[in-house]
Amino acid sequence: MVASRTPLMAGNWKMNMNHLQAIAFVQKLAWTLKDAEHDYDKVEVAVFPPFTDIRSVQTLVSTDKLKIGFGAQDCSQHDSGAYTGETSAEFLAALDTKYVLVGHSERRTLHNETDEICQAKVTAALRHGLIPVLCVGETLEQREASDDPASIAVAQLRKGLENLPADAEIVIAYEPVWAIGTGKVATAAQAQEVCHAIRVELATLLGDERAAGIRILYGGSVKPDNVASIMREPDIDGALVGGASLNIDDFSSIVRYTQHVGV
Ligand SMILES: O=C(CO)COP(=O)(O)O
Repeated sequence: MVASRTPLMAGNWKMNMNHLQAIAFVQKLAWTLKDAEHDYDKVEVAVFPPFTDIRSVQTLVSTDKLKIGFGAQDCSQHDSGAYTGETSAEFLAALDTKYVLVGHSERRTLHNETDEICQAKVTAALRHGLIPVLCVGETLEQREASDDPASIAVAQLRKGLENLPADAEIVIAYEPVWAIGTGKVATAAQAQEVCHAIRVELATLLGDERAAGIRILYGGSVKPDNVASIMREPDIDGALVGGASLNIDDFSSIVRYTQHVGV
């Protein structure tokens, strides 16, 4: 049985757009995709705004019955307590948040988030019904020093998914650090090589059937002119888009990648 993995195009806004700008952006994105007669059942769309925008995005999506999903860029490994500045997955779930990024490289490097912390955050997200998007990927130094660049992402995956509940819904995002924000997108072959290694490891950890149903996204300088070639690869089920997701025309073109020839 060929698993059906609905492609997911996700926009990680990082620290951009306040709640008013978020409302205007999501409204315009929805209108743009409606005008293009986008079929959300064929390609799912989600935005990942800053925490301060989530309530406003939730209210807009709910009021206007938009099919655009939304997620958070991080969550605490704790549910509540003396953790200044952290955000509980429980509180995000109370805002109808569907996804949460875990272990984005900017959190791993800028906030010293270890694989163990990522695993605890995956657990916290699942505890409150969120779908964790576990981000993995190698640095340029690791790629150049290794004869198996995929091994770094696979090791992060294995540690991040320790003690995963049998029925957990997860998404994996392969984001080579050297491609994030650099304009140096991985080639489709490079992305497929690592995403296939991730698929194989998922099968080892969770069994073939579950692995076949888990979506693996690619992230790192995804743009309208390179998304189609990436999406042609068999083990890539979508994109986690940074900079280009802040531009309506670029992100809607990425979402509508199937309009490009040959996909
Ligand atoms: O970090 C990313 C998405 O999470 C990728 O960012 P860019 O698309 O700007 O390279």
